[in-house]
Formats: sequence, structure tokens, C-alpha cells
Amino acid sequence: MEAIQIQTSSKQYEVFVGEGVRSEINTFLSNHFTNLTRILIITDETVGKLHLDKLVPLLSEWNPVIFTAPSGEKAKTFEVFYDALSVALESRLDRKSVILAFGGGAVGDLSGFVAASFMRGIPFIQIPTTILAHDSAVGGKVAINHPLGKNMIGAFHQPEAVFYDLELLNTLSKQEIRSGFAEVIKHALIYNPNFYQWLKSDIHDLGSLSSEQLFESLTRGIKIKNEFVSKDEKETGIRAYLNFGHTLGHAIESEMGYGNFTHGEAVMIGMIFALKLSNEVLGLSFETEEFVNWVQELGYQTKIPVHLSAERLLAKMKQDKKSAGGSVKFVLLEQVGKPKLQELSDDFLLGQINNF
Ligand SMILES: NC(=O)c1ccc[n+]([C@@H]2O[C@H](COP(=O)([O-])OP(=O)(O)OC[C@H]3O[C@@H](n4cnc5c(N)ncnc54)[C@H](O)[C@@H]3O)[C@@H](O)[C@H]2O)c1
Ligand SMILES: O=C(O)C(=O)C[C@@H](O)[C@H](O)[C@H](O)COP(=O)(O)O
Ligand SMILES: [Zn+2]
Repeated sequence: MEAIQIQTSSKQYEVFVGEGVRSEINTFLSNHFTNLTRILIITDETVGKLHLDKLVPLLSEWNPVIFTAPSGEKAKTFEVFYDALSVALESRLDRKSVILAFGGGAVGDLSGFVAASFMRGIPFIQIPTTILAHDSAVGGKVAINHPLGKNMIGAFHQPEAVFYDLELLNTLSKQEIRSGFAEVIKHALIYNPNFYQWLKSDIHDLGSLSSEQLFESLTRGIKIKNEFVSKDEKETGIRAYLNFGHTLGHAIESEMGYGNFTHGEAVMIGMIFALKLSNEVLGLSFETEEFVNWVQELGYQTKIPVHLSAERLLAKMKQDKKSAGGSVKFVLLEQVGKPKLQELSDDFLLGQINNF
């Protein structure tokens, strides 16, 4: 087990990573919440069926209330957000209550936003169950989607702790492993060339990751995330670098219809696009073809789905949270490990999308 310290300006907390760490949650609750009144576990249908029986018995003394959201992006809607708040009110949660987010990034984002808005904010704990959630469970970005854009309605609300029990990842599908691993590759590309080289030389089959490879990838990713959120919790500067691949990635997710394309797989296409732009605009010397061959070997799609329109993708990118005054800002790389925020014109971007 490793405990990684996350230090933001509003809160310091730990991410406990390892097989079986869920067994520590009860003690953590007893030690950190005197007068704890109620626990609400928010999960989704898939995780609920697969894993709730491994969590609830550990918390029996609290008799937790359970809210089950639909699986995947369907959890991040206004309707589900409203339903979760209704359950919190009906179950008489109060400011001495705690919400447990038990699932992947969608459940984490939903639960965190419920916690941020219920009675203007109550504590929550992340119990992530996907590879992707090494990213989403850390750093306090919580949100739901709007048809006009991804994660458009949300808050910054840090968890009290993260219990990342790697035993629970064994049931992930190949596609969800791939989706999550894209954020690991992102963390390497924006921060650490050695980590990137290690991934590229060591990882050739995401279906047969060893527990050492998985542990190393997730803990290094979490530490890199901490490097950015510890210096810029509310994204006024360098935190935006964590958005590498997301400007186009989010536009693809939104244009495909939320949930029809996984987050990580869309971000991978966005990263390839941003790497090509980096070569062209910033003179990065990066073997994009070699990278594309590697990620294809890992099973990623590397092209924008053909039926999506460049104009509509551009319109979505203009609404990205990094945009100001309607101009699109992209995270590009000057070198691997050296990101830069770059404004790009609409015409240039349209041309690049059409030639991608
Ligand atoms: N807040 C952040 O900083 C941040 C960072 C990255 C991504 N995100 C968000 O996270 C979401 C994507 O995360 P995700 O891929 O973890 O999402 P997810 O919660 O949708 O999980 C993906 C799928 O895997 C299933 N699943 C979860 N755990 C499982 C397990 N252990 N075994 C089998 N199936 C399991 C889920 O039911 C779902 O169908 C997106 O909405 C994205 O925008 C947020
Ligand atoms: O934590 C961050 O900051 C990130 O950008 C991490 C991203 O992987 C994540 O997908 C995030 O939710 C995107 O944020 P958004 O502000 O572009 O919605
Ligand atoms: Zn992401």
C-alpha cells in the first residue's frame, strides 16, 4: 500500500493505493468524523452489482443509504444529479454526513458535485474503481455534462481522502482499461519523458498488465497530477496542462453523444491531434507515426470518427473552458514534459482537422 499526499491550497489529503485498501475506510471515518450522522454511497448499476457487497459490510455500523446511478456518462445528467440530491434530502443527510463515491470517473464527478452543492457543501470520499479514476478521483474537479458541452456545470470540491483499491479493477473491460490508460499516457507526455519512454518500451498489451506495471503507472500518474493541482488548484494557470488532448477529445465525446465514445479513447485522438499541431506550430520533434503505431498496437482508434463535421467540432472547441472571447486555446508540447498553452485560429484548426 502507498499513501500519496495531495496538497492543494484548500485541502491536504491522502490517496491510499493498493490491494484491499477499502478495509481502512471504516477506521478513517471513525477517526476523522466525530458525530458522523449518515453515509450516502453513490455508485452505478455496474459497480453496484459487481462490488457493493465488498464495501457495504465494512460499513454496517453506519447503515449507509445507497443511491445507484445509471452506468457511464448517463450518471452525469441534471436528472440524475437531482435524483441523488432528493435521496440525500429524503434520507436526512446533514452537514455532519459524508458521501462516498464508489465507481469510476462518472460516479466520482457526479458524487463530488452532489457533495459540493448539498447544503452548500458536505464532505465526500472517493473510492475509485477504474484505471481512469487515478486522474478523476484526485484534484477536486467535479461536474455534470450539458448537451452544449462536457463538464460545463460543476465545482472544485476536494475529497477528504481517496481509497484506491486495486482489487476492484480486475473486472474492468478491455475498453475501460484502454480508456483509463490514455490518461496515464497523458500524464507521462505532459510531465516526464522518462516515464513516457518506460511506458512505450514496457507496455504492449493492456489486457495483460502486470500488477507491478499497473501500480507503477497509477502511482506515477497520481503524483504527476498532484504536481499540477498543488500549484494551481482552480486552474488559473498550469493546471490547464492536464487538459492535454481534451479540447478535441471533449468535442468528440459531445458530438458522438455522451457515453458513445469513452473519455480516454476520445482524449487519445485529441492527444495525437495535439502532438501533430505541436510539431507544426512549436517545432516539437516528435515521432508521431511511431506513437500512433504504438497506441494502435494497444487498441486505440487514432482518427476522428468520419461522420463528425469539422465545423461542429470547432464550434464545440470554442466553448471549451480554456477559451476566452471565443478563441480556442490548445495545450501543445514544446518538448515531451514541457507543455504550453497556445491560441490557434479557427481557419488553421479547420484545415488541420480536415487534413487529420
Ligand atoms: N474530475 C476529473 O478530474 C476527471 C478526470 C478525468 C476524467 N473525468 C471524467 O471521468 C469520466 C470517465 O471516467 P471512467 O471511465 O472511470 O468513467 P465511468 O464511471 O463511466 O466508468 C466507465 C464504465 O466502467 C464501469 N465500471 C466502473 N468500474 C468498474 C469495475 N471495477 N469493473 C467493471 N466495470 C466498471 C462503469 O459502470 C462504466 O460503465 C468522464 O465523465 C470524464 O469526463 C473527470
Ligand atoms: O484535473 C484536471 O484539471 C483535468 O483537466 C483532468 C482531465 O483529465 C479531466 O478530464 C477533467 O475533467 C477535464 O476538465 P475540464 O475542466 O476540461 O472539464
Ligand atoms: Zn480527462
